[in-house]
Amino acid sequence: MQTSDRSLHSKISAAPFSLHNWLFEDELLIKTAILTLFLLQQAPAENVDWDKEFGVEERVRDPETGEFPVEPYQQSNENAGAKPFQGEQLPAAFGGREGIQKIADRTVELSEADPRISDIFVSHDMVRLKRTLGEQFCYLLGAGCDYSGRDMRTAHAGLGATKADLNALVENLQKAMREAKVPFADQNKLLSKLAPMSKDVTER
Ligand code: HEM
Repeated sequence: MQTSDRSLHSKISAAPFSLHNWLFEDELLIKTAILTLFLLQQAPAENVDWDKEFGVEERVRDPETGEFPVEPYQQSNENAGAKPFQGEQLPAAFGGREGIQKIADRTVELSEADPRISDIFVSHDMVRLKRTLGEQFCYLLGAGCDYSGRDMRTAHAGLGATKADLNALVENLQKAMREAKVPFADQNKLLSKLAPMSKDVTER
């Protein structure tokens, strides 16, 4: 007797451990395997050193100074951006070298915490900035330091600081000087040295 395709199919399907079941399970297995492979491919790779992967150089702080290295440059007091004041009065009004360094440190700390400009300071070397800003103020006030940092244009290139950012920084410096009880007239003497640097430290 001739069996139709349809009845053969139903017989195969009905039988326990039938060819139909076997084929169906096998298909499911293949689909699961493909899905697993797909998911594995999509999973984020763990323990990948992306800096190494893309050839980013690791920055290491100098064990003595705690500063990150910078590109080589010509050191000179000219880099401070202005000529220093002469005489003993001004350094004394700022509390000598120690007082000047404290004002520079405080200015950097206030600026780092200032929501108006903190974004510009993130990821820059605040250890170096405190030292070089202290040297610059000390040099300009005639307190007998040399300035070892970069010139203003080079140091601020690419930061994108605006006139408003500069005003915020100056406000922070004024606060630091007020806290240190520097007389108002003497505060303005330091500011008068910094004001002409505006074009070099801002870009907009
Ligand atoms: C007349 C005003 C300013 C003076 C005198 C001044 C002074 C300095 C000095 C001495 C340095 C260190 C240079 C070096 O590392 O060799 C420096 C770096 C820097 N300044 Fe200023 N600055 C002024 C304005 C500003 C403003 C307005 C901003 C942003 C709001 C700013 C943000 C920075 C930052 C982020 C660095 C570190 C750059 C780096 O690590 O490459 N500065 N500045």
